[in-house]
Amino acid sequence: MTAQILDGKATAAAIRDELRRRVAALRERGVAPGLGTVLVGDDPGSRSYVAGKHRDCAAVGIASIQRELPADATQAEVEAVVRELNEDPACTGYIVQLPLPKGLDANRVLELMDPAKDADGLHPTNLGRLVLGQPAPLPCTPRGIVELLRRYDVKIAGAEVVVIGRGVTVGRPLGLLLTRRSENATVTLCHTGTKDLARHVRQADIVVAAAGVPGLVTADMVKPGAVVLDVGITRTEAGLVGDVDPRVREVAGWVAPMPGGVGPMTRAMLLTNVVEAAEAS
Ligand SMILES: Nc1nc(=O)c2c([nH]1)NC[C@@H]1CN(c3ccc(C(=O)N[C@@H](CCC(=O)O)C(=O)O)cc3)C=[N+]21
Repeated sequence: MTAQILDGKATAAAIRDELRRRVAALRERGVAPGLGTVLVGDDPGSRSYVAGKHRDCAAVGIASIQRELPADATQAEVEAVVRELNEDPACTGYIVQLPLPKGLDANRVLELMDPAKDADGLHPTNLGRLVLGQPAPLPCTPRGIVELLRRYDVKIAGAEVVVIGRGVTVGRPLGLLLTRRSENATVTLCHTGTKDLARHVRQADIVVAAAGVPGLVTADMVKPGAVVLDVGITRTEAGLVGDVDPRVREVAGWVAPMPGGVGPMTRAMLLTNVVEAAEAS
């Protein structure tokens, strides 16, 4: 038996169709959602992600506002762009593409954003609201993971979930999201200091690999029938490589592949955050 696929690409396309209708309804009310992006430097990966976000916006009728700064931009220059987007009424939500080039303080930049325009859910106020269980835009990748599981009717309540990685964009907020009363999962957050990763993964009904270590999760570690989501992306000469070894498909019940799994869902949730913020305005 080989695992069934959690098709993030198809699911994201369905979500974009729903959003297209909601954006049309907003326009009827005279509300025009606009997504801003701030790209600093010329990392090819970051550039292609940002280009993808603008393509998605065009597909659902959200206006795009692109700001680009050179890799040697100063902290003050980046902050000036953030202040400008905070004030711009055409920009209803925006993101600062991470990571920022060395020497720039991303936390200070995030803190300067208007939390109401934080399309990524990464502003400290919004992460604080997530901790407190208050309404806030949710971080896109964790939200995309929960949405993908829901749309495939994968049972989250009561599940033993192992999250590998404690980063601020994925692992850390995903643990918070999945342990909310509405999700009711039991979460083990593993990281580079975890003594015996395999022992934890073997117990898991759902495994989320977000460590950025190619092939970290191998077939022998996975409980037969478990749900495995690959969130890792490493660029190699051979192309993009995920955190999940391909042979995991021979034991897992469901797999979210990379590419075509969580990545497209992340982008769909960014659009969703922008549309929801505009609907609330
Ligand atoms: N402020 C900020 N917000 C982010 O959401 C953010 C960020 N910074 N920095 C970088 C990471 C990475 N990320 C991805 C989004 C989509 C795909 C995606 O769509 N991947 C496709 C193809 C992979 C590819 O071609 O690169 C797939 O998995 O099928 C991947 C990665 C968002 N990030």
